[in-house]
Amino acid sequence: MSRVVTEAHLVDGIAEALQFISHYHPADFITALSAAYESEESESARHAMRQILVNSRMAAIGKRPICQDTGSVNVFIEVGVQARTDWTRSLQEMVDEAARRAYAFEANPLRASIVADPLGARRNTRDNTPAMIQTELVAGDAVSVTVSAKGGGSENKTKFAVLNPSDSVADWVVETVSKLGAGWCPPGVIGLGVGGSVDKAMAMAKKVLNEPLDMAQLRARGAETAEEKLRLELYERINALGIGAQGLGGQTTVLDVKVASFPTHAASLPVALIPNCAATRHLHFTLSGEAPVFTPPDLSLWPDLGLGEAGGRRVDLDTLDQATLDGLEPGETLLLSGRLYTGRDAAHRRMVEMIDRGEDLPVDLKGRAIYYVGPVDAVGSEVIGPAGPTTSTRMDKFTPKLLAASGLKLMIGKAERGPQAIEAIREHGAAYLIAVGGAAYLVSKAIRSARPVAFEDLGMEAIYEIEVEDMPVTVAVDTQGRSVHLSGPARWRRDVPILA
Ligand SMILES: O=C(O)C[C@H](O)C(=O)O
Repeated sequence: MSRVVTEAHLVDGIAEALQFISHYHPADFITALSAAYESEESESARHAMRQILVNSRMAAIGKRPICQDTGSVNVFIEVGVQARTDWTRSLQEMVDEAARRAYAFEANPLRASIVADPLGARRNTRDNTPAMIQTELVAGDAVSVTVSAKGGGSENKTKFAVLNPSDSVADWVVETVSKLGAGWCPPGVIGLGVGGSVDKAMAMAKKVLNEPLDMAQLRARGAETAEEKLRLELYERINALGIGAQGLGGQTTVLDVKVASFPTHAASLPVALIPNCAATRHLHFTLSGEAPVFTPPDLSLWPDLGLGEAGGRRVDLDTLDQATLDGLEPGETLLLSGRLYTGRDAAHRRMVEMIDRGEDLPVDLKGRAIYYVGPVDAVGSEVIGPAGPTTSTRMDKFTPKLLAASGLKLMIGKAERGPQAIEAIREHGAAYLIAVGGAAYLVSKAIRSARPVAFEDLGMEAIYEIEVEDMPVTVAVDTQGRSVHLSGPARWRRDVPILA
């Protein structure tokens, strides 16, 4: 007779797994990323991958989050129909208890990113609940659990289509990825759910992202199924797009493409596409009567790349003038020192509402820089927790008004800017810089002081005044409106290889 799977096994296991994945990348991800780093020829992409690898190693040693976006909690539970459980609460209640406990863990608090009332006030629930759960009843007497922390930037780039049965899935995916931009923080993984119904396709795409990365082995042995053939074709074709790490142009955009399929209606070909970012985090365990045990990876897994020092021209944010701004070259690496402000989605919305009402902004942005970030809370002697950039594209619609009304001169974030924002940057002689998405712990080490100065009710979205020293960034849009996210990928795009 099988042994009892208790509530404590489930709740403790999920809570521990959430803590574990906040600071340990999956080993297969590091192996694949290290190989991509070794073979990358684009200098900017190599530099970005180096920072991601150094950050990952630092996070593993410091047991602090890889990325400031510690994700929404996604849990996939398969309950064996013969499993013996003593559960009395709903799965949602048990998983939420685990999430609450993991995200409030004193030694490594994680960022609460979930907002309630998505159509209304969007109030942060402050404990990162509720979790997203997929459940299945399967044969057997065990309970299988996969825990994943999914970043918002990559989730935002999800796409779905119902193709005609005669259409090419590969063509649709390549076309779609070519237009995704870099907000999903490549290099990462693309998950595809093909067939089923519309909801089934999306659920498959989400779940398949948790499968081990085995593209190197698949390329070596060759495809045996239609799904594997599609994976190989997409791996080659997506990487030939030249998007590269952080969209800077390079040879590796995806480390793997995972495909799940299911029978579908004769009239339909549903396809769901979900990217996973450079902060891919998930862990699987099985419960059959004992608490799960998680073994930390050995540090020899990571290439020893030192501290990933960036080098670059030093820029003093406290004496920023137009001549310095006009001298910035797209692609140039800078080390920023001085005072700047943080502000992301909710703070931008409020600031623009204040401008519309003719009110003064709560901070004086004239001649200053704003960093699009929502940091993790500090712990121990830290000044701030991991604090990497968020996707700037979401701030585009606020940018023209903010630049015009405040005299703001520099914006720091990640990924490309759209035409509207680039035009405003050019018009106001401003510039846009990027930090490496997914290198949050590393970036936080350049922050010397931090204090909230406005909108504290917004939690991690409050405005902070921070002081940085040698914060590494790259010029992404200069005062003339030239963008590295256009020039980089154009340079590294290759002809699509012909596959056998
Ligand atoms: O919320 C964040 O900090 C980042 C977000 O995941 C993003 O990539 O835009």
